[in-house]
Amino acid sequence: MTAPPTGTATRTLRLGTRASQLARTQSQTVADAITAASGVPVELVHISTEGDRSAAAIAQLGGTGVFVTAIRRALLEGTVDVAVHSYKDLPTAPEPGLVLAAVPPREDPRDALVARDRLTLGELPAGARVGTGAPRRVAQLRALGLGLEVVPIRGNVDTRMARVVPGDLDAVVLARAGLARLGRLAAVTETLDPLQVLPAPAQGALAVECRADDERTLQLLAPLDDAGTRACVLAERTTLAALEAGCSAPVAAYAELAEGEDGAELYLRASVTAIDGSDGVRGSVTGPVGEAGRLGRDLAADLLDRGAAELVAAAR
Ligand SMILES: NCc1[nH]cc(CCC(=O)O)c1CC(=O)O
Repeated sequence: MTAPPTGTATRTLRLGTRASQLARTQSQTVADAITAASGVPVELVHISTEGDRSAAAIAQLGGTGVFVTAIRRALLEGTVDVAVHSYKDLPTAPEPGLVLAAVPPREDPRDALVARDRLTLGELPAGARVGTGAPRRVAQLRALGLGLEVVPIRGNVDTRMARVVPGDLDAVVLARAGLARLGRLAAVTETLDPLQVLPAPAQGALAVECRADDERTLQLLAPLDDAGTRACVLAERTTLAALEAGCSAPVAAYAELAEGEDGAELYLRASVTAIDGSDGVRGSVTGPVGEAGRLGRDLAADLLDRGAAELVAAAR
């Protein structure tokens, strides 16, 4: 018997992550899962991105991808072997040379309200100041017709929650998944019903990337993949791509798995909302889980027939 080359089997994997607390927490979860499944140690490498360095609104920075470019460069250059992204922050176009090696089971993808005095959305008085940065949330909150004053905010999760104080904001809206990962769910005063605020495509999911030709890392990451999450996210992201909208467009898409007559089914909803909340289109489609991509394209085509392109263009 020949011994394997020294150290290959257990050589430490380098995982590139943004330095924010949320990114580090997400990355550590994936690192722990890799080690638990294979025994291979994983080292976190902090990488600073344009999205972290600038205080400008995401749309001003060029939207899609501001958190991602530097991390992908490190991966392609070989500085790191694995990258963990919040899936919803990824551009819809694939990156040449990289593959999505795993999509772990996702957190609850809904948005959450963190409000003063434990108030829910419906209890906030007209004129209440609600902070959020995402155009999708701005548009959907205005479309509720509750007379809320939507205030643009940015910054990490703690910075945003700290704005809920007398004299500043009455509430903020955040991804529930981020709060769950940071252990901050106690601050949530309402998890928003998708009928009122439909989540962003891929919200709550992680994307684990590596180089397309890195067989060893591909094998180490394969056990982390959750087929159901991957299908849901594929349907949501295909809708977004077919609408030719980026991650900072007022587009929502949310897929759920359900048990149908002939096996597992996917129930996909999507919406495009005018930024001022005065207009919008919504739709849904149900079909086999194995046809997630086709379902996303069909739903996008339906929304486009009903004016989605004009709404996406007006929000640019
Ligand atoms: N764009 C920022 C961002 N990217 C991912 C998350 C939360 C975690 C997730 O959705 O997976 C957040 C914060 C937020 O939307 O409140």
